[in-house]
Amino acid sequence: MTLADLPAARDHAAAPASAAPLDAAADPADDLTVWPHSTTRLPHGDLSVGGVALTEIADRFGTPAYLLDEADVRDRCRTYLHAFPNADVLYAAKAFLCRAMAHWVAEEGLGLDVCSAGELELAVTTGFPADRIVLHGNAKSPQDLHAALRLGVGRIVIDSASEIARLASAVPHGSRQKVLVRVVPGIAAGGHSKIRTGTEDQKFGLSITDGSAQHAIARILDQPGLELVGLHCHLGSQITTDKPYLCAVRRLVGLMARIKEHHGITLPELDLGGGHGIAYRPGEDALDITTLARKVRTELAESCAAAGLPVPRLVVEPGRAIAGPAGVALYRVLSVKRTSERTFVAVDGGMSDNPRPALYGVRYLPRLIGRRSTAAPATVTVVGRHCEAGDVLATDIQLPGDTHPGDLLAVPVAGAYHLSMASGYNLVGRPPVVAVEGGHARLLVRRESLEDIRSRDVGL
Ligand SMILES: Cc1ncc(COP(=O)(O)O)c(C=O)c1O
Ligand SMILES: N[C@@H](CCCC[NH3+])C(=O)O
Repeated sequence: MTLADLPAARDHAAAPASAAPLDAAADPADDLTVWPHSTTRLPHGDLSVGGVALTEIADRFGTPAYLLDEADVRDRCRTYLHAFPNADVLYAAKAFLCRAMAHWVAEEGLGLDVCSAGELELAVTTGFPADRIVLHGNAKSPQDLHAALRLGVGRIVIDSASEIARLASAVPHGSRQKVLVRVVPGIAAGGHSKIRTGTEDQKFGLSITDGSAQHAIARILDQPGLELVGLHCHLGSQITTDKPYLCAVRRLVGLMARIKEHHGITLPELDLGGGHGIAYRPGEDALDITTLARKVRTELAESCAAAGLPVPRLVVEPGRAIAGPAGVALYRVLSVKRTSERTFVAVDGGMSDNPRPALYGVRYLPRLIGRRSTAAPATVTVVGRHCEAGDVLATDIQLPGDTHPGDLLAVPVAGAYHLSMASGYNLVGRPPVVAVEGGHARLLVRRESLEDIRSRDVGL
């Protein structure tokens, strides 16, 4: 039975229960493997994350809302540090940043990858040590570069030829800024064509193949204000096999060997970027961090030995794999509409807080929270509230057939690239972020209010 079999109603507020109970074991949405580690089932179809019931969070903070399991974030930071000893692990702030996140990551001993003066400002004013911060960006603004130099970031990653002179002239006379060069290794990897950045035909980095990387390196070495300390590459995002990383190690070590040959210098750092893939639904592939780390270390040692180079310090920059699985999005159902083609369950958020399904066709698995339904599962499409037909959060998923306005839906794996990519579309206001930990919930980022929206407008 599907919702289309239920009595016709455009916004169906009644909850017609069907005879067949929802079989928890057969329902993929009832599988908690992609939820934060602390997630447990509560009576009446509720879930607890960080010791707090999701229904309680919805009641206290309203919907839509995002929650982050602090212990889960910290655990994932520790997993990285353990898997990559003697390496620098930088959390990629673009996945999600707020003051608390910066604080947790700093406390756990990670560094930070930022790509704007805004991310940098937020981190440093939270007390993040600037020397553990790396600035990225294919088109860094003068403001970005000046903020980085003023605050004393540890590394700036040069991404283009034109950046060399701009940066060199901004470095105060008599001082030196440590830099890396972002190279394009010519490797295709990543979960979607829009997030592959290791191939030749894209906007990031300097190609090894056409010689632009080597040319840039020679120019950097001529700048007294710049100290070249290593090479960087970022292959792309949502990569679920380790082979591309091993290939990148070989290519970058090959370039390091040529740099030594031509310039007589040995670069001490090799930054492999991030991109470590995670599962958004039970059963999906994810990159195993411990295996990746072991294989990368072995490959690095062997490639360096073959090239006659000392092993450089390894750097990795995971974003999604730290923040993603620790986050949950909560939505309230506002309407249910049935057509001959499909049933639309519309919620109070959408593409303004999660553009990922529209951008990359990502398949989320929302779950009904707060009541245990005895209705048979129905195939539905969960859509947002925006003025756009492509505003879809989950296509053809199973929800109880009696899902109705007022119900709560929870979406796991919502911690990365949701709020950091949130927009002001339709001026609905960005949702709040709530931390859960040890049975307590606390507000980290407040909901964008009507007053916030009104007060940005300063002229007629
Ligand atoms: C330079 C750089 N480092 C790290 C990351 C983090 O990627 P992910 O969140 O996929 O680990 C990105 C984004 O893809 C990036 O552009
Ligand atoms: N924003 C993308 C990934 C790109 C990450 C930044 N280079 C996502 O949501 O998956």
